[in-house]
Amino acid sequence: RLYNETVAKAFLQFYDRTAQVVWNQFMEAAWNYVTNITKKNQEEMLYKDVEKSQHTLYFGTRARLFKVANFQDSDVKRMLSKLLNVDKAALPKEELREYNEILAYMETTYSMAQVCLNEGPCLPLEPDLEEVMATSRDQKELLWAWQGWRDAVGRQLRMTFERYVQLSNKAAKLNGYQDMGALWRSTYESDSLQEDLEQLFQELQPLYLNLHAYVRRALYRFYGPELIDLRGPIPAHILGNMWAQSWVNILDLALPFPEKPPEDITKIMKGQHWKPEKMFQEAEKFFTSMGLLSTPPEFWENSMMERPTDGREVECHASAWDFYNGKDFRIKKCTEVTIKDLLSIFHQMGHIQYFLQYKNLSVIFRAGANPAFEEAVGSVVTLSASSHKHLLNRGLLSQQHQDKEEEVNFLMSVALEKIAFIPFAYLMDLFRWKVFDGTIEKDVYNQEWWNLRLKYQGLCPPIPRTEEDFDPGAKFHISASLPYIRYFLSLVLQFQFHEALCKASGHMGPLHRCDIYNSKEAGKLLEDVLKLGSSKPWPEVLEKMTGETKVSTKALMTYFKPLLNWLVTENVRQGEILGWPDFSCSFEERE
Ligand SMILES: CC(=O)N[C@@H](CC(=O)O)C(=O)NC[C@H](CC1(C(=O)N[C@@H](Cc2ccc(O)cc2)C(=O)O)CCCC1)C(=O)O
Ligand SMILES: [Zn+2]
Repeated sequence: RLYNETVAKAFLQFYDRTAQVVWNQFMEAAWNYVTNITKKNQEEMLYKDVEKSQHTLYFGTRARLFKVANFQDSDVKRMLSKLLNVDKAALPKEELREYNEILAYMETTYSMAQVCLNEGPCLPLEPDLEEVMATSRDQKELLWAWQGWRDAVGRQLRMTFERYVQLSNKAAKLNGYQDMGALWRSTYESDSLQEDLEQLFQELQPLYLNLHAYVRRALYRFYGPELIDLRGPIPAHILGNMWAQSWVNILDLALPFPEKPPEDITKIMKGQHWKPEKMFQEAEKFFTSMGLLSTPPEFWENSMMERPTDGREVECHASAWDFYNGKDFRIKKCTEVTIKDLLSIFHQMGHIQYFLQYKNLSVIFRAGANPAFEEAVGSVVTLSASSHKHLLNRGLLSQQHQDKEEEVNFLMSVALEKIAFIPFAYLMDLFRWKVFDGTIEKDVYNQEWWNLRLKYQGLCPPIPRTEEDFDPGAKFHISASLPYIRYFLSLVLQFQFHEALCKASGHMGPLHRCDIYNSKEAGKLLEDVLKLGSSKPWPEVLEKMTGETKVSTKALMTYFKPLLNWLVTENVRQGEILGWPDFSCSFEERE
């Protein structure tokens, strides 16, 4: 029967009303689980997940009955087309239960894992193992934490991950996709996505290769030739981060002008007796200063801002939650009083602001224009919040003036966070797409992971790896089945947004000195974009914000231009080799 447009609108309203209830109940159950990991709470979450899937399937199959071709209303057409993808709900009941149990098992294994000292305490990832990776300069201690974490998590997930891949691909095929990678990529509504991403990556290579060569030299100076080959890859455990995805924690070893070290903001925060709640208030204040929305009382009542001290097992990995009832929004974070956590809270508050801005749309459109937009909102605000001008204005820095050399030091700190991240963010889903499409077979998961880590990041494992290991599983998003290419795209987008918002705020001068705090013009531009949610194709939304319809690395290159100039000069002076022609990972001298 040919259902007409009027029926379709009623159908979509019925969907919306029921979805808000069903999704809200699921989010509550999921929240109860991740903030109190017990068998009972897991059962309750799995039960609500089944209900959500039944609801999705009911409407997904019926959405197919509408002949949208001759419909007039573009919103109706867009909403119906989004309902067609039912994701894992397409699986037969038994396999859906197995799949949900696998997802819960992987995420819980990651969240509960600890590494035990020979005699004495066991250390969780946050904050203890991350603290070791960030602050230790003893490569044997770093190796202990690095290997211990991968033994405790990656090794446990290896077999389960193989079954996860099978069921993921089965669900994708039942939705008409080749494999789960194709389903994940479809959220970007672009048939040239992979080529476009490769193009962006190539444009950013000169910046990354110069940073890699410079940091390798800095590590060579500290750890010596027995650890570092100046023509080779860098061992992955000495970069200040468990996954070598951000190198900002070794800034002290890589400071361009060490005689002009930046002020220690964490120390200043502690000296001023900052508490987690004040950090959340500070982040919210940034958004309200731009005329954007403030958080409702529920946010302050229901969020989990610190690791509980009542013995509850929780998932510490920070996240922002929309409860799809237009009122309840929360952040879950095991907050420590550090500048790193303050900036991470800005990022989470960006997700909350997006939730608030699109809360009156149909639940079908309550998402970012694409997932990278969601990630870029919080990160673009962080670019202003971490600027010297902003931190000075907020009393977190005391030194009024920043000279040329201090500016290079500042840009280096941002590059160690953002530029180092580029190849990692790119390869995370390159790996999973190849696993899903079968290019990477299960008996070579780990060696293929390290082939990508070598090819794109110029890293080596510090010790030999085998197929008993499953190092990708030691990263949250892989254990939690969270796509990652959004962060790669967000890296480029956030600078494009930053340039547009700085221009709207009337900023003159270098991009890295811009702070959009208090700018109502920038706030208005951001609001007009965020309240669209995913109701329009993202190129249209991008054009509204920046005047461009294509993602461009121009703004990012402009921001880092002064640093790239300095890096190239420095690397030429040192006679550095860009890249890693000695591509073998040597281990002998590490005993
Ligand atoms: C219910 C739910 O899941 N909600 C989603 C949001 C949504 O989908 O609505 C969500 O909260 N996801 C969690 C995730 C947390 C963080 C993260 O995992 N970051 C990446 C990449 C990165 C690295 C450096 C950086 O500066 C910014 C990002 C990593 O740490 O590897 C932790 C640190 C910051 C962001 C997030 O907020 O993106
Ligand atoms: Zn995010």
